[in-house]
Amino acid sequence: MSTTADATGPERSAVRSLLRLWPYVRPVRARLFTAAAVATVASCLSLVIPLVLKWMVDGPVADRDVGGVWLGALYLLLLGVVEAALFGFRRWLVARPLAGVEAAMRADLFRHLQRLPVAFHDRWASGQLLSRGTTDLMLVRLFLAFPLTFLLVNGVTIIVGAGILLAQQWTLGLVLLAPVAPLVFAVARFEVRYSSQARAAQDQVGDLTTVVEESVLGIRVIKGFGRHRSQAAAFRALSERLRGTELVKARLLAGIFGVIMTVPELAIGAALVLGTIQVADGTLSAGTLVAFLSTALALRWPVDAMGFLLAMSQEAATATDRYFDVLDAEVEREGKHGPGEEKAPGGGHGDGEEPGEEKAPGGGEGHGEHSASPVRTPTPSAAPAAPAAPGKGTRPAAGAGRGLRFDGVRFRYPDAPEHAEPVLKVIDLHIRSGETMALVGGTGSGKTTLTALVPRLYEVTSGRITMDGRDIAAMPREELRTLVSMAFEEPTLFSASVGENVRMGAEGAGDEEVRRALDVAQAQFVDTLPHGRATQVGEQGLSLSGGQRQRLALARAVVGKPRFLVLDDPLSALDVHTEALVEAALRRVLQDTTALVVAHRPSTVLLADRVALLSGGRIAAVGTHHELLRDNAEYAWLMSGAHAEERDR
Ligand SMILES: Nc1ncnc2c1ncn2[C@@H]1O[C@H](COP(=O)(O)OP(=O)(O)OP(=O)(O)O)[C@@H](O)[C@H]1O
Repeated sequence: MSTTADATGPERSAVRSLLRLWPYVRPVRARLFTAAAVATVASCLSLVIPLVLKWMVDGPVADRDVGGVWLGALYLLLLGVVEAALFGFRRWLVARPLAGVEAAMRADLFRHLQRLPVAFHDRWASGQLLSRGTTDLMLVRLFLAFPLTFLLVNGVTIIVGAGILLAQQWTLGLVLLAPVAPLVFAVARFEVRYSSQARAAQDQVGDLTTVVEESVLGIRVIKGFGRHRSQAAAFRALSERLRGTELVKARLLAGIFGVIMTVPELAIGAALVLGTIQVADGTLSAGTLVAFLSTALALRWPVDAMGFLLAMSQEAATATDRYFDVLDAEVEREGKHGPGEEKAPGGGHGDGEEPGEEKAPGGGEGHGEHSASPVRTPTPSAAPAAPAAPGKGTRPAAGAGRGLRFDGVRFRYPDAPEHAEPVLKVIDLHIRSGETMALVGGTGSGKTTLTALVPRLYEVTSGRITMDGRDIAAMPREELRTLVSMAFEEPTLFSASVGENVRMGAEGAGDEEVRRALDVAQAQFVDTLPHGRATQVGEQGLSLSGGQRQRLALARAVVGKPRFLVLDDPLSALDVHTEALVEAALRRVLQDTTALVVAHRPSTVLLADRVALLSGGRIAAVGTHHELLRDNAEYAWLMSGAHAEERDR
């Protein structure tokens, strides 16, 4: 999974990247500006000290005036105390608001991640996202707290200091300022090289985080297969790579520090020699030379610090780029189809059917409600159907025109190669209102993909899906997802109590609803847990068995009594007996629910009203289990033990 965007091209500008932080900084700008002003005053105060020294040397020291020397010392002490107090005040000003900026950015990132489409999460490694929300945001906060202020403060201090130096003795001043040009050149070169290394290091931290996360989540597999050595080797290789990058960064930093510290030092040496000659010649007072050199030394820290301030700024710029890589990704859009989604030639199927429009029962759809043969291979314009199934099939005919419909649905994964066949070529299927339809197909035939289209986890490439006549692409997602509930084969539980996990399926569900949902899912085991429904289930529900987790996930799906229920083989870990109980309870409680259930086992299929066979990206046949078993060779093979054995193998 490649998630390491290269943001180090020649057009990349650290300043432009950092300017993107402005919306977050804006609310605290007053404090930041005040802090910068306070720090500038404090820093410039240090430049007054050499002037006091000059006054002392040329005045009280030369006149042997002890009282004057004490007075000078008192001035120096006062200046030092005020400088320290001002720097302390600056820190107090920025600490709290910057923690707020970091928290706001983190909250935005999390909110955005929740709204990004599943296709985005398919592409991005979780460690890369995690490192953006932690390390990168910390780097941004450090930049706002330190380099942002001190690049300004030190810049002003250096300019004021240079002015003082030139005013005191302009020839010596020019000697000191001579290194500016080579320093600027060296710093510019450093910036370019350091920024690419900083980006590489931060991306590598993301890769490392991914490995750690996968190793923790997959600890059972790693231990079970004795893969801890290879996993450790993979980790070592990545951390070696990161170490290498950090060493390159350290070398670059050492280089720039060397230049920044040595060149001004040489200039100060030259100025000292020249100044001493001038004092000896009598063209310069000793006090002026002392003041000149003290000013030059006072400017050393602001100049020396430029190296790491620029390095920190580069790291913050790459952290900002990485943050906005995610924030710029387009979130799920409401309304009709996103960009790049091809529409069906001729406007797709079911044209002319407006949202909300109901079809007459069995009317005009060619569903074959009265067809002699229930097992039919559908044409793109005619959804297959079968005679009313036993059990729930005796429901009122009104359900036949409503329910869940797939009309000419075609789907290709957004990140699939151009030439790849779409996973779903033409899906035409009508699940009548209140009906349970089992979806059967070979491994990799696209069953999970088909179910994911119903709650719009992915957008159809073309064609349309309607619920009770309403095109789901035109429905607000929030509304759609209150109508549809899902349960997956791989049940995900969150670090919360059993009750809270179930309640995630329906906001505001009461105890009674939770109890009923647990009953439907045959999750009576909850009563035997140490704290019943209040029992905390660990991360991913690791403390429960697979079947127990599946049942809680199912309870979560049914707690809100959804109009539409999509179950992606959610009972695979249950024994046949429990599965039958669950299905029977589902039928009883969810009388009005229209359900699409991915099934692999005859036991699951038998409990559905009808079965749809997915093959070659199309619905190849629809009918009852027995009808398909009799009339469709592929279905018979799929349901046979031979297929199960092959699958297991
Ligand atoms: N996120 C994805 N991006 C690209 N291709 C995918 C993605 N998820 C699945 N596929 C591909 O889509 C095809 C259908 O996968 P899907 O999971 O829908 O099959 P399935 O019928 O549910 O299989 P199974 O019965 O084994 O669960 C497979 O070829 C798979 O490789």
